[in-house]
Amino acid sequence: MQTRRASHHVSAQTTVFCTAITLRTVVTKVWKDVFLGKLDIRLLVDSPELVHTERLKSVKMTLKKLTFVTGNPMKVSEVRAILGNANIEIVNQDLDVPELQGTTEEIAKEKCRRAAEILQGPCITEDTALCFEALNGLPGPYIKFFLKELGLEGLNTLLVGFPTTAAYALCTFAYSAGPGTEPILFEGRTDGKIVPPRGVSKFGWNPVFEVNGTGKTFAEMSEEEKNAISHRGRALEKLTAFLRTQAVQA
Ligand SMILES: O=c1nc[nH]c2c1ncn2[C@H]1C[C@H](O)[C@@H](COP(=O)(O)OP(=O)(O)OP(=O)(O)O)O1
Ligand SMILES: [Mg+2]
Repeated sequence: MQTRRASHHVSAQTTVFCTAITLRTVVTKVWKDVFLGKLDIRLLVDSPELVHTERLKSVKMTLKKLTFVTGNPMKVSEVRAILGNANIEIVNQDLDVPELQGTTEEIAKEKCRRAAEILQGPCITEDTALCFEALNGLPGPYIKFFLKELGLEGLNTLLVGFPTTAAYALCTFAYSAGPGTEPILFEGRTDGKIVPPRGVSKFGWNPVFEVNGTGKTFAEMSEEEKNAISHRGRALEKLTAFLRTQAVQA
């Protein structure tokens, strides 16, 4: 009787001990993933039950690869730099997707819809507009053609005689879950003004856009400085927040 009670006691102790060890192993694994950048810590806060290994696997798979359809390598390199180790791998597909005329929203949605149809799978696309307040938002999504035809100086000349050179950069990411689904938009905006070109001209209209409160054009900033306050950085914050909610539901 005594022996039985003792063994009962030992087995209860063993169970507690084993449970503690299992719990410690799981917790250690989760923190290791967080430190290695394989797992976003915010996922744990959003959904504590994610500690389950299978859920972790599915989250990692959902977030892993995203096809970014763009013909602009500068966009790809900025997006990769901004996402850093957010556990999203950007795969670039340089497809020539037609951009229809319309508002930034209409252009962004239609481009993404068509890209998803061509790819027959999920993807993101991005449209960048540069909007002049004096011109009620123009050139807006047509900035690419204005820049090409008028050059950096010409963008300044365009505003001669107008009372303000105020402008804003608007970035619109579109996400499609696949062909036949309605793309979802994520916008980011940075305010500034159009100035004569300053800084190293590596990317589009960077040298003529001075960001409010910084005294610098985008072309005078380091990549990190630009990405921290840029239209693209702000739009990507919203896109990544959305992708996290998608992953939790997956
Ligand atoms: O952060 C930027 N800083 C300076 N210039 C920028 C930026 N982001 C886009 N840009 C330029 C590229 C293009 O001249 C126009 C946007 O046109 P947009 O149609 O969105 O880009 P795109 O045709 O080069 O690439 P895509 O294949 O993704 O449509 O503004
Ligand atoms: Mg384009």
